[in-house]
Amino acid sequence: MTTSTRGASKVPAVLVLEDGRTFRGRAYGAVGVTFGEAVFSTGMTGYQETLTDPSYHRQVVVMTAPHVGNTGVNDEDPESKRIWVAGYVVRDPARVPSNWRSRRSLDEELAQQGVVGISGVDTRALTRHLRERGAMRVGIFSGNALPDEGVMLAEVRQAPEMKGASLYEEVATPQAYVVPAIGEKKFTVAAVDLGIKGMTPHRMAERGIEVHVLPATATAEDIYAVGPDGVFFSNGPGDPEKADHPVSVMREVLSRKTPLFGICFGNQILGRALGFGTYKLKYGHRGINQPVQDRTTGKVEVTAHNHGFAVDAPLDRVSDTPYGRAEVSHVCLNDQVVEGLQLLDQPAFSVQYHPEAAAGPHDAAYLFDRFVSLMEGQRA
Ligand SMILES: NC(=O)CC[C@H](N)C(=O)O
Repeated sequence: MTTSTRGASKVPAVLVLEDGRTFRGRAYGAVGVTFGEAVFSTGMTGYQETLTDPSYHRQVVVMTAPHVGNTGVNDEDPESKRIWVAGYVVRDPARVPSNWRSRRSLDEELAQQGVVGISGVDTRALTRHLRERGAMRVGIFSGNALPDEGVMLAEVRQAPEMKGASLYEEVATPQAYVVPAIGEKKFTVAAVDLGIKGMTPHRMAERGIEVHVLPATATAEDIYAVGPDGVFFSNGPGDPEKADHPVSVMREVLSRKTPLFGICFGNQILGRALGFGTYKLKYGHRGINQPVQDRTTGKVEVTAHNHGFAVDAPLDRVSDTPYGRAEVSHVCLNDQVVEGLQLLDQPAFSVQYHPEAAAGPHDAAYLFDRFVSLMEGQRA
């Protein structure tokens, strides 16, 4: 069988894992060198949302979907103003992108934003390797004159690790801004930006919420200055153990019993605020078809995930915390990892996954309605 190589780069590239395994391919996107944590995403669709999710900062994302870039790049789907992944690994890039919204090819977009990628990699073998050995540091090197493997490996081993990395301030907005409510304004929410995805304030705005997005450095004073009915803590990159400032701000919010909602990094921050630990998963959850059970209703939902860390809270009992009783509200059915927390004595909850669903199924949209109910309850 012959395959067309139209559009495919001829520039050689090599991916070097920190344990010494290498994969050879061709340059995809920008030509150069990049380092990060190698992780895999199992989403078959939604590559633009993945690339622009700030939680992927410093991660080199391997797509398990074998054919990437089919629908090109449009101006509507990005979740932030730029691509955040540190590198991109695909098996077979689209030769002819085709979609009515497409403005340019993914290869062009990556190159234009200076994102180094590699194509022609056996992404199934690479994913199996990461699944067995765990997420690890990686480098992608492309160009016509590549260094020796030993030199590349030494550079990969000098790159910073994800464990212990404090990254949320690098991605968060430096300035506060407001996302207006769509239709009648019913509530005001202060949303602490730790790497927020654009769809999250949008999902709130659709429910009549005016969202004041605040920088990660916001204090409790800044939060209460907007007169919030509720407070939200966003998703974000890096190790939650290094997020001391948001943890202490959240504790102030909890002590004032303001309705509180957190997503992903926000769930880990709530875990820490309550006194639970967090830990690094072997290879994490990234994709858009992860089964999660809501333990309150027993219902199972199919959900979007992007997390490499998790909260260490007991599944079999209610815990006493400085803010009253807390329990694990959601659990991942693949591996029993904690996927949500809720307080029983005050209006606060969070989930480890992505109800904003960009990309992903909409099963978990009810969580935004739960947040609205908590704010309604507080007013009544
Ligand atoms: N999407 C997120 O908020 C990710 C949270 C955290 N950085 C993790 O990897 O677990």
